[in-house]
Amino acid sequence: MINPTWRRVVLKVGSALIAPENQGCSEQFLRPIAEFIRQCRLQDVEVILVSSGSVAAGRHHFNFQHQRVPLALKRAMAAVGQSELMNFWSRCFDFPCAQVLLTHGDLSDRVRHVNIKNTLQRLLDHGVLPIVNENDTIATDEIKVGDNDNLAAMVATVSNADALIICSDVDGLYTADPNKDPTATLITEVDFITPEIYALAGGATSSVGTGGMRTKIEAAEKAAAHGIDTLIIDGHKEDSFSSLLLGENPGTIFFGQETPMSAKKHWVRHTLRSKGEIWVDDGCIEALRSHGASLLCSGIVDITGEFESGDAVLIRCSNGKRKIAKGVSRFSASELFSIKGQQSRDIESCIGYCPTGSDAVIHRSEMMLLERI
Ligand SMILES: Nc1ncnc2c1ncn2[C@@H]1O[C@H](COP(=O)(O)OP(=O)(O)O)[C@@H](O)[C@H]1O
Ligand SMILES: N[C@@H](CCC(=O)OP(=O)(O)O)C(=O)O
Repeated sequence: MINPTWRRVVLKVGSALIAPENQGCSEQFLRPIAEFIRQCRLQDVEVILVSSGSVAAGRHHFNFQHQRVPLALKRAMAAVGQSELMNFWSRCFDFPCAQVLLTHGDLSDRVRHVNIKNTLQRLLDHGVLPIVNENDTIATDEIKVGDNDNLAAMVATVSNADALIICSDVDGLYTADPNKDPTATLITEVDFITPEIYALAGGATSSVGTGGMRTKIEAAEKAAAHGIDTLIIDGHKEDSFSSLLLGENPGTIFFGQETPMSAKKHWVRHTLRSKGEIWVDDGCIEALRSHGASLLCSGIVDITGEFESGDAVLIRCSNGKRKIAKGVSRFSASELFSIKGQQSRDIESCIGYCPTGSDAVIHRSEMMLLERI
């Protein structure tokens, strides 16, 4: 394996490999991928498969010719396609496979998050191959992840994987979309994901893909913050898999950070969605940025959105233009309206109580400074 210390990998396979023609699952690309999974397991590398393609695999059962499929029909396509997908993968292996269907709602709920972690661990302990997809049949905009690159990064994080391997229809990250710019060249290694790296990415070009290169970079950023390496490879080419097994890099590798964020901070930063915003003054920004302070009510100038205690929120500067931090608010939006700009000692007289332990609106241990979200 490219990195011999990897003991657990999450392998993400895009729709273009599963059902390239929208005509059900195709063996063409899946057999070499299945063989790679077998080889990994023989080398004592545990694999979790994140398989896209339920909609693409189910589509041929519906007489619908337009390119844009209404959401209700997509859910129905996913329902039939998902069982075809599982049947297909199960037939590739002589060990058991388990279907794990998730939504963002599951990953952002603390109890379900732990259940997912424990279930994946149990499946791997018993030699079962977990096959994960978004639960497209019931997903709504509010609860879905929306693309399987980000879902795979969340699965890699929750399962403490060493690497995330994204099998796409392109070798890796190019200097521009190679389907549009023939002069684009492959970038083989990325140490840090910066705005310049994001600027290289375009959207999906295949008729079945969802996120294009941008969601792959987002996934790599999530994984890197947890110390996980991400590789993007061309899953059409058998050579990609043989190179990986020989220890070579056939695509683009994004290196995981050497000092990963704590699991709690990672969950807040990369899994929880912000339900609202807290706008703060310059003195408060200085305290957060330079002195590692918690957010106190005295620095708050405004609040937007409806959120409850325990929800994630963004902290912005007083004109709303800069994102300063993200964290978990210990007060609801309506409580914050009553205590904004006040001294901490006045909290109790304003809202009738003060949470025990700390007067912080957002405690430092549950806050991350942001350069980019
Ligand atoms: N800078 C880039 N480098 C490589 N591919 C890019 C870039 N920008 C956009 N793309 C497009 O992203 C596509 C892969 O994403 P997508 O179609 O969503 O595939 P998948 O089904 O594998 O997720 C490529 O086929 C390519 O056209
Ligand atoms: N969950 C969806 C796939 C979503 C997705 O991200 O697709 P892709 O860009 O092909 O990885 C499905 O199974 O059809």
